[in-house]
Amino acid sequence: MDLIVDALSVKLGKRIVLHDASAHLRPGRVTAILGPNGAGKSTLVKAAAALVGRAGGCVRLDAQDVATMDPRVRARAIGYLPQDATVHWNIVARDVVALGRLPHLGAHAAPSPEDRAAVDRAMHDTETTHLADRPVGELSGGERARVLLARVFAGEPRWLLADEPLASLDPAHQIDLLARLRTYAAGGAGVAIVLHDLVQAQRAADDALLIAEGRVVAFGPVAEVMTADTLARVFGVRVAPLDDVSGLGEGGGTRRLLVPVGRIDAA
Ligand SMILES: Nc1ncnc2c1ncn2[C@@H]1O[C@H](COP(=O)(O)OP(=O)(O)OP(=O)(O)O)[C@@H](O)[C@H]1O
Repeated sequence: MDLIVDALSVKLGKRIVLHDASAHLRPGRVTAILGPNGAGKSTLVKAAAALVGRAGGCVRLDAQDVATMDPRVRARAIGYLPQDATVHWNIVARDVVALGRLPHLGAHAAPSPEDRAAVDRAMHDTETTHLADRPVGELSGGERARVLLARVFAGEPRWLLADEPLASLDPAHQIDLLARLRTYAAGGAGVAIVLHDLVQAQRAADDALLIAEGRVVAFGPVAEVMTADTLARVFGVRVAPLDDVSGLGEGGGTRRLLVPVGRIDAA
């Protein structure tokens, strides 16, 4: 199931904040959505989850416009993790994760063993099992972020859209999550994540979608899109090469990453 952003424009307040954006995202791959603050990344992801209206164009899952899909069908197809990790009810973590199964339940139906197993799996995969009985209001920011991630994983969506999922995670959990997202994509789902960390994006993503000032400036395989010139143009940063010898490169070899080391105008 491809996720197709087709000439999408979005107006928020009085301003068009996304102009004529197009990209054809494929399942089985991790796409990093990158760009400076205010570029329109969250807006694009929200439009893909049908959470904001649009001024033109559309987002489709194969041939189906996400805006006109049955909401339950859409919720099974698209899992969305917002940037803001607020939970408004002080319920225990396991109940938050179980909310991810709602699109799979029949009206008034109790969770099935399959639903419970999906919740268990999601909590195991996000290392939140030990938090199951804790009220979410008592959790640390990073713990709560992992519980909210577990909620999205529990829904087993065909497309997982996450807005800055690394933001409050410690380095070990960032690495775990990126590995988990890669595994999720390898299982046939689509994964699109908004990231600010250019190095993690190069490590974890297959494709990069670069947005600046509300426009798509580049989209394609990471190595082709995330060049020193493009990063300089889009982010205004100088980069230095770093050889990643962890064996995660093509064929288990070394991979050259570009690390931001300074601002262009401060050279
Ligand atoms: N509700 C709103 N009303 C008006 N303008 C908005 C609204 N929400 C966002 N914007 C504006 O739309 C633009 C794009 O915002 P968006 O949140 O998509 O950016 P972003 O690329 O995700 O940024 P960041 O990296 O800072 O999270 C920004 O200029 C922002 O100020």
